Amino acid sequence: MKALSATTHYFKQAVKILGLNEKLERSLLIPFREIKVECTIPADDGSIHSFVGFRVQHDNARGPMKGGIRYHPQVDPDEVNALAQLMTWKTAIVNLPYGGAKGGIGCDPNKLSASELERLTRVFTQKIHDLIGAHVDVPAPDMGTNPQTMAWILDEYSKFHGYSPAVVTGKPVDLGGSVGREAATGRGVVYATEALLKDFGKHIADQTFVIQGFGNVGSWTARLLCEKGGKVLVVSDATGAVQNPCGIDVPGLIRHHQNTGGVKGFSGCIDTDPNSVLSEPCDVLIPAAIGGVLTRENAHDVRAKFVVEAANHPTDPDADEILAKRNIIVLPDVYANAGGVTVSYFEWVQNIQGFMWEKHKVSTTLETYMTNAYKDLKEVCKSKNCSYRMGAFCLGIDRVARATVLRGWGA
Ligand SMILES: NC(=O)C1=CN([C@@H]2O[C@H](COP(=O)(O)OP(=O)(O)OC[C@H]3O[C@@H](n4cnc5c(N)ncnc54)[C@H](OP(=O)(O)O)[C@@H]3O)[C@@H](O)[C@H]2O)C=CC1
Ligand SMILES: O=C(O)CCC(=O)C(=O)O
Repeated sequence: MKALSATTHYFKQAVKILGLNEKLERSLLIPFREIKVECTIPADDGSIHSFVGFRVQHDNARGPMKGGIRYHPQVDPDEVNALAQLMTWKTAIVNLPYGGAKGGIGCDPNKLSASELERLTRVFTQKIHDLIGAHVDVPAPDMGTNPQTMAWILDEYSKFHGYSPAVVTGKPVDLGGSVGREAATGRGVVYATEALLKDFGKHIADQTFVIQGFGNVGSWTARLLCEKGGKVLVVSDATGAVQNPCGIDVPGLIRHHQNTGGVKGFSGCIDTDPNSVLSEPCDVLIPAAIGGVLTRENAHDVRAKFVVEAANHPTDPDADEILAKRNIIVLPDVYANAGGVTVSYFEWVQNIQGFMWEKHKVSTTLETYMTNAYKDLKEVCKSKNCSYRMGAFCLGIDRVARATVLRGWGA
């Protein structure tokens, strides 16, 4: 199922549980604004290359729209729309004063040089600068982008509007980025996993983990799980997978990844088949890469007790149903990976106040937001007698619906 159909499927199920009327449902679903722009740049060899950039601003009832920018060959309007909608529910679930947005450029960042990526980012920013802003829409990193990308957006935006650090989050700390933002999504995944396991009388230290993806989110999740005594058995990226039944030396794997650009060939592990990662036996399976990886074809093969969605939209609705029937607990993306946008919010607050926080304050405040959201989520699951995914959608949609009705539609 395409990403937007899947997201809308979950949305409609939750709307039914909440009993929202059809007009409100329609208003919540239709994006506020969809932007599609041509981004043509000269490559390093002088040849001309054209890319398409997108920004979908889904909803701003609760505040400025917020969400990452993705550079990946699969970026298309369907996916960006789905991810923007997920951001709206996600920011509401963790109770941030934000709406939702997402952007991206259909390109392979691994095939572009640093100077080509800079030109592409600057051209994209030139095309959308009038439609973003600290109180309008605030981009951040996602797959294939990083603090350097945000620095280029900030610099280009500032040429038109004056120096405005709060226009993007996930910036380098030297430019007003928050300490702890790079680790934040992984750290949030770990707090979410801890809260979930506690409910089942378990602890990270007595669990085994398999992680798909070893970029920002996957590597930080692995590192922090390892620090808490969790045993990471298998890790994969786009080029390979590695395994150690006694537990991977994650800091060593991070060094190997930095040196070689991939996980495979790490001396502390054996190389394994990346296509079988999702069916490796473990307690907790953590997809932390691309979307739509758990489908009706492979959900029967999952051999984990819990799936914690660090990636956005890793689970197709068919797979979700199969996992539920098999009593595999799924902690959904809109809650599990909300640590990134939560620390983005802290960064934005710091930029607006002109007062920077220390690392300890960032981590402890993030933990408070994640555990409070878990409590709210559990309450909804209990009162509506539904899964974590439906509970999360109901929690987020209900908060956005209430803000929408309070603001009204005007004339
Ligand atoms: N960054 C953030 O703050 C947030 C990210 N997310 C979500 O987390 C996920 C990962 O994002 P992030 O870590 O930032 O992205 P990165 O670009 O830093 O890393 C992506 C990782 O996924 C791997 N990958 C790509 N394709 C595949 C594949 N087919 N099979 C296995 N691994 C693959 C990449 O491998 P390789 O390096 O070999 O290409 C890389 O290890 C995305 O779904 C994103 O939307 C969610 C919330 C916030
Ligand atoms: O940090 C942010 O603003 C957005 C992060 C993001 O894109 C996401 O949570 O999927």
